[in-house]
This record gives sequence, structure tokens and C-alpha cells, in this order.
Amino acid sequence: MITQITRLLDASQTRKARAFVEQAEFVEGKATNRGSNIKNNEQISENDSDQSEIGRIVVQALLNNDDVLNTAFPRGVPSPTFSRYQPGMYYGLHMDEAIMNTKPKPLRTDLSVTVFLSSGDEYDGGELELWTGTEPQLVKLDAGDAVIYPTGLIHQVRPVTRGTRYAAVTWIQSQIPELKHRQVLSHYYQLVARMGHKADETDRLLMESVRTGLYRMWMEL
Ligand SMILES: O=C(O)CCC(=O)C(=O)O
Ligand SMILES: [Fe+2]
Repeated sequence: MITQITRLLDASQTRKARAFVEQAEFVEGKATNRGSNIKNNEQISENDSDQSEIGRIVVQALLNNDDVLNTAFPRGVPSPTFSRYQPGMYYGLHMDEAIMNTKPKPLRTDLSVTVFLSSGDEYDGGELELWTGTEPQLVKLDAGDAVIYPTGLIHQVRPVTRGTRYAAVTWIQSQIPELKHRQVLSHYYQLVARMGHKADETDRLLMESVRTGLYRMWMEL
């Protein structure tokens, strides 16, 4: 299940994040993935003191978004990494790490998140390519939009051939570790959104019984 979120960041949050990345100092992305010959991008140095403030805006936007809550069921979201791809830069086919060594607790990466900070017309190439089946799926969204995909997918950022691609990248540990379970629950929420207004008192009780029953079976505390 791939979730695309239009305007995860509102206009003012997008402007703020964009202004931040435009003035920030970037270092080679390899710094956080040594020995990698597939990673050819740039990231903001971990010592940048403004990074955590803008990171908090992105994390809060994810945690306040109904589509994120009802498809990802987030338990933990680490502060994002901000990246920049200039012409010739790319991040070749790879698989993200299973565990992030975040503080105070390490986090299992169930879902990967890209928040786009450049609009599609500002650069050529630079698509996020996801291996979902026989044909790769290409994702290129507008500034402020986000895509969330299962971390188990092989993926890459194709080479940028013109302009600059800015993005914030992070991961989600889900309260529902199993992808199929998340899918069923998110369909349940869609069903309630579509039909809930027609429900009488008994229907509502039965709906609550289904929801709490599924949570009890599938939710990891
Ligand atoms: O920038 C992106 O869209 C994804 C980057 C990525 O795959 C990663 O940081 O692991
Ligand atoms: Fe990745």
C-alpha cells in the first residue's frame, strides 16, 4: 500500500522548510552510509542546529494527518534527514535499514516517507522509483506533498538531470507491524468514513466491536 498525501505541509510550513534548505550547508550524503557507491546526494550536516526545529514541523505534520494516522498507525517517527540532489546526483537501487539507532529507543522501519520540498517542474529526473510489481512505480510530487511506502520495497532516486531536488526523508515504526493488517484497518476506516453517517446505534456498536477486536489482535504496544 502506497499512500500519497497532497499538502502534508501547508503553504507556510512548505515555505519555511524550503527557506531552511536553501540556506543550509550540505555535506556529502555518503557521510551517513560509508562505503556506499550507490549514494550520490547531499545531506544537511547533523550538527545544523535549525535542522531539529524544521524536522519537528515535518514530524508533527505527519502525526496530525488523518491519512497518515489511518494508513500508517505511527508509533515512532524519527527526525527527518534533509537531502539535496543537483544535476548528476542520484541514490541508486537499495533497501533501507530495518532498524534505526534513534534515541532513546531504536526504531523498526515499517514505512519510509519522502516529503517533497521542490515541485516537479523545478527539476528533471529525480523520480522516486518504487519496485512494487513487474513495473516500477515513479513518484514525483509537488513541494509539501509526501509519499509513504513499505520500507521493504526496493527503491531508488533516479539521477537529476536539471535543477535541484530537495526532500525530507524519514521512517515510521507502526503500531501495526504487518502490512496486510494495516491494509484491512485502513479499509475499515474508509468504510466508516463512507457509510458511518448511515449507521444506527446497533451498527455503531458492531463497528466499534470490529475496530477494537482488530486492534486487540494486531496492535503492538
Ligand atoms: O529522497 C527520496 O525520495 C528517498 C531517499 C532514500 O531512498 C533514502 O534516504 O533511503
Ligand atoms: Fe531509501
